[in-house]
Formats: sequence, structure tokens, C-alpha cells
Amino acid sequence: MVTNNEILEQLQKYRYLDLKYETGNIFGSMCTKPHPMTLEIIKMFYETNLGDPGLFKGTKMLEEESISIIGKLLNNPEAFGYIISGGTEANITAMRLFNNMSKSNVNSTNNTDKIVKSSNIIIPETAHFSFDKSKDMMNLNLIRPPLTEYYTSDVKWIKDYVEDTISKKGENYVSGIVGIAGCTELGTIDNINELSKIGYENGIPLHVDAAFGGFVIPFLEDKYKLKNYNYDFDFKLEGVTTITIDPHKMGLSPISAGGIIFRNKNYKTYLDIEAPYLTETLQATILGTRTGVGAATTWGLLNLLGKEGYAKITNECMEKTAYLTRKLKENGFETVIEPVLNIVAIKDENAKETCNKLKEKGIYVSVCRCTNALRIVIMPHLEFEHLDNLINNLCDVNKK
Ligand SMILES: CC1=C(O)/C(=C\N=C/Cc2ccc(O)cc2)C(COP(=O)(O)O)=CN1
Repeated sequence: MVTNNEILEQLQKYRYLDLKYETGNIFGSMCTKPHPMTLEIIKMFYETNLGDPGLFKGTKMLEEESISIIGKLLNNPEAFGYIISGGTEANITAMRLFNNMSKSNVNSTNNTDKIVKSSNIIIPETAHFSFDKSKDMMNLNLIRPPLTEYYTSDVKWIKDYVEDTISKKGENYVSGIVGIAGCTELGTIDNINELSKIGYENGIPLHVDAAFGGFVIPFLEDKYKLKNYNYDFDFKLEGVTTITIDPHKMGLSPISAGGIIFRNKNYKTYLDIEAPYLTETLQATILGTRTGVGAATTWGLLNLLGKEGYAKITNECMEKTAYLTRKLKENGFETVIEPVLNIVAIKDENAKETCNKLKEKGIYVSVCRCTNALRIVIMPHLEFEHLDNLINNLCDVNKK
């Protein structure tokens, strides 16, 4: 008979093989060491199941209150939504919503010759690959506008495309538009304000993927804002329908804690599925059984840290980002763009090779797909000395 302690000792051997955030060698992650308070919350809520909320009324209240707090942060007191597995599930949910809305709109016009074979979604080149998964799952047709020099979607191209196709193919041709508020590779922010006008004027829903930027942009000090970007991205823009915002990235929640926020509860009807054997009769989330830990840790941190706490974390990361950018330039390196958020992309024609050389030295950076560059995400677990260590090793592998 194996004892608990023997099992735990065996598990320690596996855990020992994992990297640890506190070593300061993880430079490519958009997750970080969760806030220590969340350990206690995990123990309190590890058995909860928001897939059957009638059994866990207290946990369901925590999810609803977390959504309400995040909604107010995003200028929407009517916000509805869920704390779910992550940004991928949140983005797939938004695409599922747009897909169902377009099918419903077509059916409501009873114009069978306009049945949308597959939903046409306008989506940036810089979009996260969770949208490619959505495409596979729902047979979406993804329309990719050209990028500007700032690595944002060309909104004039989008405006012309929408007006041109709608005039030719009918008002339901474009089923949705996606904008990114803090893209994965470079942290750039699309002009959501312009996308919102295009969507609102043409009756097209707009999804904003702020999985990473959602817990950064609202707290950014003005001194870190660049003139070539528009930082408005939330529900104060009337065309914004849904937002992805992940507590388990810059929100410091443990994994899994993603967020999908709807402008209001009316959108739930497009997602509801009969759930006969549950305490709730209609279920809108993609996952059925789902832990309540994400909702509880998110609620705890939203109330513990508040806007001031998140602002402190954000602007400390931005200070370190400015420090790293300055040091890189002093050592002869060039960044792809001036950092928009706490992400630095270092120009490197041999990015993959450099990445592997750093990995041999125990330093984990990532590489960009959109340009030849190394990608560094300055998360709260990185200290100034870790950045100095990165620079020294970069100079070493580049013999600068
Ligand atoms: C703009 C956007 C993202 O940058 C993103 C993930 N990004 C980065 C996920 C990541 C986290 C830790 C790590 O070590 C490596 C990668 C997702 C998906 O979020 P996820 O399902 O929670 O991974 C959506 N949108």
C-alpha cells in the first residue's frame, strides 16, 4: 500500500524538472508566478464545479461579482460573462457567438439564398492562433487585412472592404470583426475606436482580444503611451460586443483563469444549449464541468489588489521594459518597435538560432512569427538583475 507521502515524494521528482519563475530565466511567458494568497483560495475551492452552479451558489456569486468588477473596469456596468479556462476558450466562445448570430440573422431574414455557408470574420494577421482553432472548429472564413508599419490592422482597408462587400453581397456578408488590444508577439494595439465605428455603422459585432492587454492598458501611466497608437479598447466604444481578458496573465491568477465578457446578457441566448440533468437548464459555456478556482482567485485578487495594486504591477513592468530597451540599445541591439506594452521584440535575422543558444545557457526567450525577432515578455517575476543577465548572455551569444 503506497502512502500519501510516498506519492508526494515521487511527484516532487517530476516538479523538480520544471523551470521556476523566480529563477528569472523565463522571458517568453505571458503567465507569471501567481499571487501567494491564491494558494489558500485553491485549497478552499478545489472541489467546486461551476458546470453545475446550483450546487455551488457561493462560487457562482464569485464568478458573477468578478465579471461585474472587470466589467466596470472596462466601462460596462451591464457586463455579463464567465471566468473560463483561458483566452483560447474565450476567443472560441466569441467566434461561436458571431457564427450563431450570423446564422440567426440570415434565418431571421428568411432569405435562404443568403444562407451564410461559413461565417466571414475580419481578423488581424497579428491574431493569436486560438482563432485558427476557431476556424477549424466552425469552418470560419478568416479575412486578413494588411498590417500598418505599426503592426496594427489597416482600418481604412477594413472600412473599404466592409462597405464594398456589403454593397455587393448583402448586409450579412461580414459576420464579425476582431481587434487585438495587446497582440501576443509585439503587444501592439489595433485601432479599436475605428473598428468600433465600422462595426457599429454596419451592424457587425466586434470582438476585442485583450487576453494580455486587458490587465495592462487600463492601468498604464500616460508617460508609457505612444502617440502612434490609440489605447481605447473597451465597452465605452459602442461597437464593442465582446472582450477577452485573462486573469491568469497580468491578472496574477493561477492557471486556469480566462475571461469572456459580453456587453450584456442578451448574447447568452445565442450560446445556450439545453442541459437537462444540471441544476441550470441552459448552459452557454464551451466546457461543461469547470472548476470554480479561477473565479475565486480572480475575485480575491480583484478585491485585494484593486486598481491601485494592478497599476503598481503594470507600471513596474513598464519601467523594467524601458530599462531593458535602453540597455539593449546601449549594447548595439535594435527593437522592432518602441514597446507598446511590457513586450520587447529584438531584431535578429537568426532569431531561432539565438533562441536555441540562449536555451543552452538556461535562458528561455521566444521568437516572433511576424518578423525576424526575439520576443521578451517582461512579466512581474522578472527583476532588473534578470534583465542584466539576459543582456550579458545576448552579448555573449552574439559576441558583441
Ligand atoms: C492575445 C492573446 C494571447 O496572447 C493569448 C495567449 N498568449 C500567450 C500564452 C502563453 C502563456 C504562457 C507561456 O509560457 C506561453 C504562452 C491567447 C490565448 O490565451 P490562453 O488560451 O490562455 O493561452 C489569446 N489572445
